[in-house]
Amino acid sequence: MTHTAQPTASHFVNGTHLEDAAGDAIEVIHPATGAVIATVHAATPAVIEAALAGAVAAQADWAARTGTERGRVLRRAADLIRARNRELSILETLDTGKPLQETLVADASSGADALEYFGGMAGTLTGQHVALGANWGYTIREPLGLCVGIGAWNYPTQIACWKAAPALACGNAMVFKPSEVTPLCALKIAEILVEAGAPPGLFNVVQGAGAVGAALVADPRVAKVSLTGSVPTGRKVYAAAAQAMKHVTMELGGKSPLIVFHDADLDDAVGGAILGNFYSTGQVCSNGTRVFVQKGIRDAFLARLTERLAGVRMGDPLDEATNFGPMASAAQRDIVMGYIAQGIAEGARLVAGGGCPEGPGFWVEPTVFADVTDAMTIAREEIFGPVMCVLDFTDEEEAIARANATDFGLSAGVFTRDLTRAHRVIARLQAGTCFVNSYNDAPVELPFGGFKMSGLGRENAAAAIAHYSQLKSVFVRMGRVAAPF
Ligand SMILES: NC(=O)c1ccc[n+]([C@@H]2O[C@H](COP(=O)([O-])OP(=O)(O)OC[C@H]3O[C@@H](n4cnc5c(N)ncnc54)[C@H](O)[C@@H]3O)[C@@H](O)[C@H]2O)c1
Ligand SMILES: O=CCc1c[nH]cn1
Repeated sequence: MTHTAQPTASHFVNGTHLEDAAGDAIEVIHPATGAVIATVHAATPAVIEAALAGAVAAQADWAARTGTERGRVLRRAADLIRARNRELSILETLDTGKPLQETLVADASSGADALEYFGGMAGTLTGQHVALGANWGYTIREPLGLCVGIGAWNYPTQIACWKAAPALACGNAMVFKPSEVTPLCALKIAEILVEAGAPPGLFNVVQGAGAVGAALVADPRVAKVSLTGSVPTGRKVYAAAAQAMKHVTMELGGKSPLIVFHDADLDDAVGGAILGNFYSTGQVCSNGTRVFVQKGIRDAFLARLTERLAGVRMGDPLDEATNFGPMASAAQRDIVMGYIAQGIAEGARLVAGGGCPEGPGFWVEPTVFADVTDAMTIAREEIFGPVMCVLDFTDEEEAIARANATDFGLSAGVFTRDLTRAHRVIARLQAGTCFVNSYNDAPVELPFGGFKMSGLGRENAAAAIAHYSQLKSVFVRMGRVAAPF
C-alpha cells in the first residue's frame, strides 16, 4: 500500500507553516517499504533567522505571563495530543517504522504526559525566602531565554515534547530541529501548541541535518541547547555551546547492563531483556544490551528467550498485530548488520536471528548472541539495533565491576527476588536511570538521563526545571551600610 505524509510545508515558524524550496531536499522514507512518503527542505539561513528572531520576540511576552497561564496552554496541548493520538501515532509509524501497536501507547502519549506534567508545574515555580538575621534574601527562578532542541530519530514526538514542555513551562521559547531522518511529527506538535494558545514564534520547527543544528547552536541569541543524539554529536555540540558558555542538556547513547541473578523470576527477566533489546527494534538509548546472566541459569534463560522469540510478528507496522518493525533507515540497517557480522567474526555464538530479510524496507531480525565476552566489539559499542549480547557471570562483585567497565552510563537493570541485593547492586552501578525487576520504563515523574559519556542534565520530573531556568539571588539589607571608609 502506498502512503503519503507530505506536510503543508517543511518548517513551522512564527505560528505558521513556512517553505523555502531553496534548501536541500530531504526525502522522508517509510522504513517498512523504502517508499518516499514526503519531501522536506533543509532550513536556509533565511528560515533559521526567521525562527530565531521570532522565538526571541515571542519569549518576552511568554515569560511575562503567569506560570498558571503558561501551564494552561501546555495542558490544552496535552489534551489535543491525546484526542489525536491515533492520527499522530500513524504519522510516527510512517516516519519511524515503529509498529503502531507501540506508537499508540509510547510516543504521542508520552509527549502529552510531559506537557501535562510541566503544565501543572508551571504555576508552582517559585523562588525562596532566605532569613539572614536582621537582613534577608530571596531567589527568583528566571527563564534562560531562547533554547534550541535537537532530536534523534528514534522517538521524534517524545523528544520534541520532553524538551518543549519544561522549556516552555519555565518561560523560554524554543527552536527545535528534528532528526533529518524523521522530520514529520514535530511539525504536528508545533501546530498543536499554537492551537492550544501558544503565541506565534514560541515553538518553532526547522528542518535539516547537522549543518542546520550547528548554525542554531552557534547563534549568539541562543542561551541553551538540549541535544538527544549520539556521543560523537554530543561532543561537537557541547564544544560549540561552550564557546559562549551556553547551558546544555546532553541525552546521549549507552551500552547499558542488565544483570540477571540466579534467583530472578525467569519469565520476568526474559521479558525485561526483550523490552530492553527489541522494543522499537532495539533503537532505544537506554537499552540493556549487555545482558549479564548468572552462570547457573544461563541455559534456561536462553531457552526461554528463544521460545518467546517465536512470538515476534514482523510485518506492516500499521497492522496492530505487528510487534516488531524495521530499522528507521537503510544506513542504520547497514550499521547493525555490520555489527552482527563482527560479532560472528569475533567468536560470539549466534543463538537467534542475525539475518536481514529480503525485500523492500530496512529489516533486521531480532538477534541474540551468547558466549559474548567484554572485549568483543558488540559488547563495547552502542549498536542501536535489535542485537542482544548475553554474557555469563559468576558472582555479584564480578557483575558490578564488568557492568561498570564502560565509558557509557545511561541505564542499568537488575533482576532478582532478593530486594536487598537489588538495591545494594543498583547503588554501585554507574548509571543515571536504573530499573529493579523491570526495564525501560520512562514515566515523566522520574528524571531521565545519563552518567559519564551518556550525558549531562536530566529530562522529565522536577529535575528538568533546573536545566531550563536560572536562579537569581537577591540580598536585602534592612539597616545601614557599614563601609570601611
Ligand atoms: N539519552 C537519550 O535520551 C537518547 C534518546 C534517544 C536517542 N539517543 C541516542 O541518539 C543516537 C541515535 O540518534 P541519531 O543517529 O539521530 O544521533 P546523531 O547524533 O547522529 O544525530 C542527533 C541529532 O543531532 C543533529 N546533529 C548532527 N550533527 C550536529 C552538529 N554538529 N551540530 C548540531 N546538531 C547536529 C542531527 O541532525 C540529529 O538531529 C544514539 O546514540 C542514541 O543512543 C539518546
Ligand atoms: O530513547 C531513549 C528515550 C526513551 C527511553 N524509553 C523511552 N524513551
